[in-house]
Amino acid sequence: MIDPDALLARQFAPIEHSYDTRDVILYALGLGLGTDPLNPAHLRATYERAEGFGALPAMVNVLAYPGFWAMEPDTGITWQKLLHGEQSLTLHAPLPAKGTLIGQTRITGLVDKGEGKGALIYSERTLTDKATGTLIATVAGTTFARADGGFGGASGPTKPVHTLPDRAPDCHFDHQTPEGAALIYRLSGDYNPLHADPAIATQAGFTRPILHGLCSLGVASWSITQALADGRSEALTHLQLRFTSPVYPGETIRTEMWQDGADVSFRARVLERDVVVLNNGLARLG
Ligand SMILES: CCCCCCC[C@@H](O)CC(=O)SCCNC(=O)CCNC(=O)[C@H](O)C(C)(C)COP(=O)(O)OP(=O)(O)OC[C@H]1O[C@@H](n2cnc3c(N)ncnc32)[C@H](O)[C@@H]1OP(=O)(O)O
Repeated sequence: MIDPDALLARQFAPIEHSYDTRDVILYALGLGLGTDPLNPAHLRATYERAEGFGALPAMVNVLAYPGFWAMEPDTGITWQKLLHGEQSLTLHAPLPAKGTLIGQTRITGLVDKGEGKGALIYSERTLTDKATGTLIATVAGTTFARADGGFGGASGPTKPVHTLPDRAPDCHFDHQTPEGAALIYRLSGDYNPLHADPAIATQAGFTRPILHGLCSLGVASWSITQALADGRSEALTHLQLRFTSPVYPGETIRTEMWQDGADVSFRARVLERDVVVLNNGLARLG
């Protein structure tokens, strides 16, 4: 059972994370970039000598990340039943292609949806460049703890979600994820067994391991900059979304977009099952 006071007060030691070109490429490979090695857009993210090579902004999700801390028994969290519910990232400065970042994580809120309905755990992480002290990014997430409702906490406030425009999407971009995407993506630092272990996936109620939500987010981020920023992935300065349904590795993610100036509303569906997997998306291009 969650102890709300203890969880809200949980201390996370600052994490120092040094990364380089190899990590940047591994992250991109985890999104399924590099499966089309003659495509310059894939090379831009996976080959350090390609023109325009750099870290994809959504990589902030895996940098100076505290790991799957929910598995630690003192959290009271039923980690097998966790799903990623929402995520946002804001780039305050460009993400360097290599460097050392300091990550500081904190729990920012808890919502009790009630017994049998689950709980929401809100967290936030700041990423600061160790060498310059520059704040690079703020990353925030909502974890949907499906088995942990009913701990006696408040049922709100919840974060407002972005409403998509009431018109057909202006454009879309398709990207097929590789069957082994989750096994590669996890090497960037998200080792939740749900994405690799068939037995754990079954316990969680799935037929097989599902893709990391943050991998799908990375695909959508890249797709938006492919469709609307001439492939300049570094144009992305903000992104927020809700994860509405799981993605299985190997599925094709279609990102549907509406552009209003620098703001891009978006959602994504899996073509093979015609299910919306990411919704209420808002991205900003600089
Ligand atoms: C703590 C350590 C950090 C760990 C982070 C996670 C680590 C990762 O490795 C884990 C992952 O990557 S999991 C993969 C990515 N995520 C997913 O696949 C989840 C997809 N979403 C779902 O399955 C459902 O939306 C589901 C199940 C989330 C909700 O579906 P339903 O229960 O059917 O919800 P619904 O009846 O539609 O709504 C009930 C109330 O919940 C709110 N809500 C719905 N979806 C939400 C979401 N995605 N995030 C936050 N809130 C959400 C609704 O608004 C509704 O609220 P209210 O009761 O106030 O009306």
